[in-house]
Parts: sequence; structure tokens; C-alpha cells
Amino acid sequence: MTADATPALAASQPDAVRKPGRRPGRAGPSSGVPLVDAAALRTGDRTARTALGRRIVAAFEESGGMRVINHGIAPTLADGAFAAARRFFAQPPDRLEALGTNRWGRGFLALRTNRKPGYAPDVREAFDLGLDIPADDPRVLAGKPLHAPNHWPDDPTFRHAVEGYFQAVRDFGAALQDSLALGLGLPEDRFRPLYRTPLSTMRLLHYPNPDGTPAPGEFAMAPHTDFGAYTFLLQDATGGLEHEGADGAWHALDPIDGSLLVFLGDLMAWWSGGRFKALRHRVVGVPGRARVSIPVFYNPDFDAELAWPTAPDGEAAGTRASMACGSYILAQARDRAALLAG
Ligand SMILES: O=C(O)CCC(=O)C(=O)O
Ligand SMILES: [Fe+2]
Repeated sequence: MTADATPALAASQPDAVRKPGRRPGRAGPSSGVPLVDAAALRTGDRTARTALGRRIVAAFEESGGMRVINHGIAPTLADGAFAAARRFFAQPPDRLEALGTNRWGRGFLALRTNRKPGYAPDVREAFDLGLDIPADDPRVLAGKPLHAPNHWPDDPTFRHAVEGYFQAVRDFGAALQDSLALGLGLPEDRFRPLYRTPLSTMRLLHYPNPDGTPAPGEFAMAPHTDFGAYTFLLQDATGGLEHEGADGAWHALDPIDGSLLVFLGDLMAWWSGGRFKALRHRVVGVPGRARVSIPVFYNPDFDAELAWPTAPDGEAAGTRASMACGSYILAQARDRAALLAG
């Protein structure tokens, strides 16, 4: 079994490893992850954008996540990304294997090649990509971590669909930072210098889940929080995604047509000095039903120095020493690798 070969920043932080191999139970109804209408991100005046920002701050403080409607990502782009993912995973195994991860961890990952410490390998396959930096770029040549070329299939339609959606989600991420700044009582452009080339990866996920899988003790994706700042996730209508509520119980995050899930990862919890929560989640298989989901992991620039800004009224006072975004993420990846090896 190979260790986690995915790009480090897309990988996930182990949870407390409390219940290794525990059988997925039945989740209760969704609770605590609010539905937020983000139309004001694009059309609102400053007052409306500030009100939205406050709503987002409250969601991040209370649950570390939200379900966003009117996010501005064109449905045709989302549909195109889903169609590309379905076509991709329908290819014969030898074609998929030929698209296996390149030396930078970008490409196809087979079932059960990725696991979280304390759990059996996840029963999912994936196609991982990130910002596409050519192999002859000086940063790649110099071995700068997390700077890499993608491993594209020889299919321009696939690439076009995937890149179009990836860009639209990054545009949403940028707009979200402006709104968050307003919600924190900061100038609207306060976070912009930290997101000039946002360190982002994207993952097409397929949970084939025929009858009999996952086996007892296996998860489609084991419980975890994500490493980075934000996860922006689209899921199909299958269901199976759950989050851990403040009550410690698992609650279904049932698909809502056209909505985008936003999860905060460990980086935001750390950067905000614990003000914001990271949302712990997992995927349980729905027997006999395949599932496709598409997370985008959105982060500040690799070299961005992260010190939580202080608002004029002191509301968002910094509590932590600063650290470069890339260093934080690499440290997380190292911790996880050590846990897997140990
Ligand atoms: O498939 C999903 O809905 C969740 C994916 C996920 O949690 C991850 O890739 O970190
Ligand atoms: Fe995740």
C-alpha cells in the first residue's frame, strides 16, 4: 500500500484517531452548517456585502462551514466538470493506470491508495490536479514544493471542462475573501495581497461503491479535517457526505441542487487563532450507488505570510505568530506522513 501520494495541500489532516475502523452509523439530519445566499458577492452594494460578510464570519465561527447558493459559478461549468469526471472514470483500467500520478503527485490515484491514520484506505479513486506550472518553470526546476505540472489525459475537451470550472471556483474564492474582510470590519481589499496566485488544487473523486463495498471497517472517505484554508465542494445527488456537529454526532450533508459546500480546514482554524473552526467530515458509502464529487482546495499564496489581521475596533486581533502558508501546509503533510509511518 502506498502512502498518501496526493499533492500535500490537497491531503487531509488526520482526525483524533478516536475510533479506528468504526462502522459508519446512520447520520442524523443536517445540523449546524447554515445555508448562505451569496448573491451580494456580485450584485450587492457595500452594505449588502458587509451583511453577507458578517453572516459568513458567524458561520465560520459556529460550524466552520456553510452551504452556499447563488455563488455565481455557472451551472454549465459545474455540469461540464461532472460530465468530464464521469467520462474520465469510465475509462478502462489500463487507460487510467497510464494516467497515474506523475512525480509531483498529479494524476490518477486508484482505489484504496490513500488512507488517513488509524483507518483502512479510502474506497475512492481520484484525479488530482493543481495550478498547472510547466516542468521547465524555474520554480519547478528548483524543486519548489507544491509547484508542479498536471498530468493531463490527451483529451482537450476534458482539460477545457476541468480548467474552466477550476478557474470559476477560484474566482468565487477571491470574492469570498473580500466579503470576509468586510465581515471582520477590515478594508475590503485586506486579504487580496495574500491571494495573488492562490495555492489551489482540485480533485475529481469517484466512489464506485458496488454492492459489498465499502467492507466493514472501511469508509468511502474516513473522518478528517482538511489541511488547508478552504474546501469548495460540489457533490452529485447520491449522498453519503457527513459532518461532525458540535454535539459530536455525524449529520448528513444532503445534496442541495446547485449549492456549493464550503468547509474550513486546519489552516483557517490556526490562522484565526481558533476563532474559526475546521469542519470535520467523512463520506459513507451508499450501497450499490456510485458517487462523484469535486473538491477544490483554495489557499493563500505559497509565500504569503499569515498573521491574522487586527481590525480597527480590535475585534479580529491577531493572536498568533505569522507563518508562510506553504510552510504551514508542508508541516501538516509531514505530521501526517509521520503518523502513517508510525
Ligand atoms: O467526496 C466528498 O464529498 C468529500 C471529499 C473530501 O473530504 C476530501 O477530498 O478531502
Ligand atoms: Fe475533506
